[in-house]
Formats: sequence, C-alpha cells, structure tokens
Amino acid sequence: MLSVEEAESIIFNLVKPLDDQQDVERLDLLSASGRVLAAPVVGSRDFPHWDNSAMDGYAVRYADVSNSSPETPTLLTVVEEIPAGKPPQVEIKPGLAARILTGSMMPPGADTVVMQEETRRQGTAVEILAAPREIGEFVRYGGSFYRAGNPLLPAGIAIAPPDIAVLATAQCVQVPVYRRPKVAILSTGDELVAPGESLKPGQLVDSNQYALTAAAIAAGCEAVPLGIVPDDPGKLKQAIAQALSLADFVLSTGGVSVGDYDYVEQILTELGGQIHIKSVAIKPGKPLTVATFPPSTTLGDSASNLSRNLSRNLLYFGLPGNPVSALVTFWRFVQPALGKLSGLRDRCLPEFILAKTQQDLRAGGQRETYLWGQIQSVDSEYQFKLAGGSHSSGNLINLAQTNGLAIVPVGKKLIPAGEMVQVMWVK
Ligand SMILES: Nc1nc2c(c(=O)[nH]1)N[C@H]1C(S)=C(S)[C@@H](COP(=O)(O)OP(=O)(O)OC[C@H]3O[C@@H](n4cnc5c(N)ncnc54)[C@H](O)[C@@H]3O)O[C@H]1N2
Ligand code: MOO
Ligand SMILES: [Mg+2]
Repeated sequence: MLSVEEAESIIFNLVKPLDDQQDVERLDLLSASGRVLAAPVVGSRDFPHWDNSAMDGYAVRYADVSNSSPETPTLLTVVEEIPAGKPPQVEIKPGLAARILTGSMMPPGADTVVMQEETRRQGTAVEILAAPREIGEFVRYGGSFYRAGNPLLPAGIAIAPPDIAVLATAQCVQVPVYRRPKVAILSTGDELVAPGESLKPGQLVDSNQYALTAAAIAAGCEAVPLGIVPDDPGKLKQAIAQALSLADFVLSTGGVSVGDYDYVEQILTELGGQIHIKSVAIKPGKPLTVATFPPSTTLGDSASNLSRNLSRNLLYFGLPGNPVSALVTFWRFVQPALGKLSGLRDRCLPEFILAKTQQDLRAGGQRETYLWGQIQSVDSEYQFKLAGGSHSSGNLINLAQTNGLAIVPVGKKLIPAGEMVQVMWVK
C-alpha cells in the first residue's frame, strides 16, 4: 500500500495546470475576485501618481520653517487652498504657504507639509508652531511606492480583496483569469436516495454528492453533480463515460473496495483508463482509486459513442463511499490537485500547523490516521479539540464544523492530551 506522501506526490505529478492561453477568460474587475490570475500584471503609472500630502495642513518650504517653535512661530502668507483632485495653481516662493488636504497634489516650490495641529490660522496667513523633523515630512512622493513597468501581481495567485485594490489602481478593468475547472461528481450505490426522497428500509441518503459538490465549489470549481448511479456495471460504465466526456476531473464515491458490487476500478480499465493508485495507508480513506485518461480518448465501447480531446490528462478519483472517508480524501488529495489544475502557483498544498491536543488521540498504528475536530486559538497558542463521539468513517454527524484534521503517524497508537500534534487545516 502507498504511503500518504507517496500518493500525494503521484497525484500532484499527474496534474497539468490549465493552459495560460486556451483556458483563460477575461472578466470585469469585480467578477475576478476569488479567481486565479492567468497573466502577470504590470502597471503603466507610478504610484503615488504624483507628489501629494499625507496630512491636512500647509505645504511649505522647509528652509522657511526649520526654526519654528511655539515661542518663535513662523508667519507665512497662504496663497491658495488645494483641494484633493485639483492641481495647484501657485508656486510657493519664500514666505508663502498653501492650504493642503490629505491626498492633494503638492504645489511647485513646496517641499514639506506641516500638519494642521502644529499651526494657527491668522486670516490670510498661518503661523507655523513647530519645525518639521526633516525636509519632505508628510510628503508622499510620486513613484515612491511603485515605479511603472515593474511587476505588480504575478500570475497564479488567487485574487483577494487587496489584489482587487491593486488591479483597480492599475486600471486593469478586464482581468485575465483561468476558467474554473469542471468537476463532475457522481454517487454509486443501490442503497442511495436523494435527500428529498422517502427512505425504505435499508436505504441511505446520498450525502456524498452534496458534500463533494459543496467542497468543489469552495475550491473554486464549476461542479457538475450527476446524481446517483446504481451498482449495475452497464449503467455505471455509461455514467462514468458521460462524466469523463464533460469534465476535467471526475469524482465518484463508493464501489472501490473489495465488495461484490465494487465495480469502479474494473470499469475504469475497460474505458481505457490507467490506474495509478488502488489504496493508500490512510484512515479513513484506504480504498482510493486514482486513474488517468489520456488526452485523446474514445470512452469504451462504440455503443456509448463518447470521446473527447483534451490538452491534458483527465483525472478520475474513485473516493471511498464512507462519508468521512470521501471528504478526508477530497481534502487530502483532491483539493491540492484541483489547486494545481486551477493554475495556482503556490498555496495549493495542504497547510499544517502544530497544535496542543486537548484530548488523547488514538489510532491503530497501521495507517496514517486523520481525526477530525476543531483548531482553536487558546491563550495565544493553537489547540486541537477532538470531535466528540465515534470516529467511525461512517459517522458524518460529528464531522459538522470540522476545520482541522489531527494526524497520528504510522507506528503511533496514542498522542496523549497536552502533547503537540500536526493538524491539517480544512475548509
Ligand atoms: N472486506 C473489506 N471490506 C471493506 C474494506 C476492506 O479493506 N476490506 N475497506 C473498508 C473501508 S476502509 C472503506 S472506506 C469502505 C469503502 O467502500 P466503498 O468505497 O466500496 O463504498 P461502498 O461499499 O459503496 O460504501 C461504503 C459505505 O458508505 C456508504 N455510502 C456510499 N455512498 C454513499 C453516499 N453517496 N452518501 C452516503 N453514504 C454513502 C455506504 O452505504 C456504505 O455504508 O469499504 C470498507 N469495507
Ligand atoms: O478507510 Mo475506510 O475510509 O476507514 O472506512
Ligand atoms: Mg464497497
């Protein structure tokens, strides 16, 4: 069986990012929020655009006011008021000052701003009551924060609110972003019914379809939920072929273990898929199937008559049916792969922190074990609070509000309360 690290690396290497030409769309500035930037952005203007004031006060010549104090104020004639957004009209010659407001352009001749609190207005003049600390005090010089032509934002970042501010300032109103990856999701199992249907004895509500659709959307993808497929090889093959014909990634749950109705792997092989992973030493999530389909694929028998041409391998993840196993394997393996596919250059691998566990963490020792719960910030340190109740991979009830998975490594059976543990952030 593969270790978690081996599986992670195999999967990550199978993914080729979206193409920075073919897979790019241009969006209005605000629609680009949360999307992945597909090309570097370079500004064509300095920032600040011109010398301007950092304070409400008076624009002066430093040499005029460098000896000012409350006892020996300097009296200057105020020649104009410069509101923000209007260019100054008058040059500041010795003995003159201009009333200036935060963000207003500096007038020619002035080199320093004295803040209003250090002045006393006297009709058409102003008294300067304190010497500035240095020439240029409270002046924000044009180009001092950024010079036109230098890189502003690199390709491959997820566009966040501060980046939107930068794009707006650079007047980048049409933003090149990667298209959202398309993720098809299907649930397999004769026992499954949709949440809105009535349950007969032995049946179970299909929660995986909904959890994975929500998770794929949260990961920035276009999710295509394809419904429930029964444990019937013919129908399953048709449904998987259809899913493969329309998506970048396909996720299915169930049917990947050793049971009599676990057909997924066999069908993937029949459809021309190459199986890279069959199981991983992870708990929950051991029976994980990962397959690729080459760029040009005729999907199985001629009856289905489905084919597709892609610029990259198509990835199929056969996730285990148990609800916790399905989400844990999504978080641990699918989400990073989606990040790489989406064009993210970094920040796509899982983030781990060290936290002090509040409870004993127990494991079998054979597989890397992921225990769900909450990362909390207590007394300026991270702590991990294990979810109460059963840690069976069939118990999705206590998975609610999980934001962290504590990891007990292979070979360890106990991490006692109070010790530090590695925890993976999930969202
Ligand atoms: N003899 C063995 N049996 C099992 C093994 C094994 O190694 N040897 N592995 C166990 C582990 S670990 C897991 S995980 C499961 C994985 O099973 P499958 O992926 O084949 O999934 P199913 O058998 O179809 O279902 C398992 C379980 O999950 C429920 N389920 C399935 N789909 C959904 C859904 N969409 N929403 C909610 N719940 C779902 C299903 O009813 C079953 O209870 O195999 C173990 N067995
Ligand atoms: O690996 Mo299974 O996911 O423990 O129940
Ligand atoms: Mg099974």
